[in-house]
Amino acid sequence: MTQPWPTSSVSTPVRATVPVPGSKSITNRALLLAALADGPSSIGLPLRSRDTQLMAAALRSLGVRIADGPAGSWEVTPGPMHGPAELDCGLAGTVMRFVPPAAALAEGEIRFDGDEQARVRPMGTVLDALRALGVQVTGEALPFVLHGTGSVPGGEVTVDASGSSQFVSALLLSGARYERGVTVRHDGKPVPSLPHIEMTVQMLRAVGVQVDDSEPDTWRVAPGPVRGNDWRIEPDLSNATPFLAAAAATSGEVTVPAWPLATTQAGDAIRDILEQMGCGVSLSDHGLTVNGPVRLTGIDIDLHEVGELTPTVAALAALATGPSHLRGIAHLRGHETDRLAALATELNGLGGDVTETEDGLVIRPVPLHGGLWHAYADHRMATAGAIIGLRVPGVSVDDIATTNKTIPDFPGMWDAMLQLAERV
Ligand SMILES: O=C(O)C1=C[C@@H](OP(=O)(O)O)[C@@H](O)[C@H](O)C1
Ligand SMILES: C=C(OP(=O)(O)O)C(=O)O
Repeated sequence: MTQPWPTSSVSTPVRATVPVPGSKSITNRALLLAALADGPSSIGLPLRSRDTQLMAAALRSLGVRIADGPAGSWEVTPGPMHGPAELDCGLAGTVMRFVPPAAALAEGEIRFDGDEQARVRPMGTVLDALRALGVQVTGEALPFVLHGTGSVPGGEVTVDASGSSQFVSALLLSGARYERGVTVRHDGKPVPSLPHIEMTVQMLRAVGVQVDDSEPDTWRVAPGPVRGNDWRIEPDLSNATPFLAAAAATSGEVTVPAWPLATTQAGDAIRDILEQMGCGVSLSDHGLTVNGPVRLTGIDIDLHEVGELTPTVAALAALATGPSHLRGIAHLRGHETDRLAALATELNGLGGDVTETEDGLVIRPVPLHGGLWHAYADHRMATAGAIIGLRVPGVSVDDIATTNKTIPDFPGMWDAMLQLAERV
């Protein structure tokens, strides 16, 4: 465990331009699709952080060649995947859910494990679906073992994906390589994080895979080859949100360059959220600029589609001038940690007034005091602590290194952003 990281409080508005590294979700999909392709791929501007290094390492263990290319790119040369292999998923949902359906195409025994905390993340839906599609798997959650035969019959499967959109994405990403393709039907409460499934569908189409998503809650992937591709990874918009929040929280101005004008990333929703909270938001060819208001207002919002943004929005809500209600995010209990419990506990630990509801949080802003903010090995809990610290002196984050899950140097980026601000 690292030393607690003292957050920086500022007495002047934060003004900065903050370039943000590549998207975790796009990088890990690009790596997986490149591994399944019938020719080489190049991945430009990939995210290189724990989650994507784990994805690359898992695919390498299965026989895929991933080499460093020019300007930080990854050059991927696929080959027949094979076991035996032991794969570490860390705490990465995209690795533990996306790799097994691809590894099922390999021959041999493939063992999956991850961090202690990863063993409680919901996994059974993907493993049961694989069994229904003709794959032999032992286990219900990490650790589990897949016994690959070199091919997967595929076909139709019904899943309850109300716990995570990743269950659907996982099956779609590899489905074209199954003998009969795959048809995934969802039956249950609404699927969260739909933009992430749209991202999966768009990326599949970009490599020549036929996907029919015309019927609600049903996705059909036709069997066929996956083409190699030259990917160029967008900045991670969800990881951009703590930096934009710094402008929102301090009446400052922060620009994130290279913000895509059109995207499937859920993080794009931060534009509308910050506007609703009183910020000025402008998107141009230069990037996204957020101007923080004099008084940040509270927000009543359903975050079902963009649950990833909850820690940032909750931190801002705690610093706002009126109450907030964040709804539709019961599935966050299965994220890196139970994020609803973690946010309520940590904000209340600093003197806050936060109530957990069945599917969200009610946050009533009150003056907060300093103290130790626990990250629970959750990158977004750690960055939420940094946001609170901007306005509340004496907050330390117990494990800032956990941000490396998706941001290679968060402390360095935060420090650079605050260079011109006066610290308390
Ligand atoms: O497919 C993806 O890349 C992701 C899907 C979402 O998962 P859930 O549907 O479990 O929320 C999101 O929260 C996660 O950070 C990344
Ligand atoms: C839920 C998240 O991660 P994962 O990909 O591990 O599910 C997240 O990054 O907010």
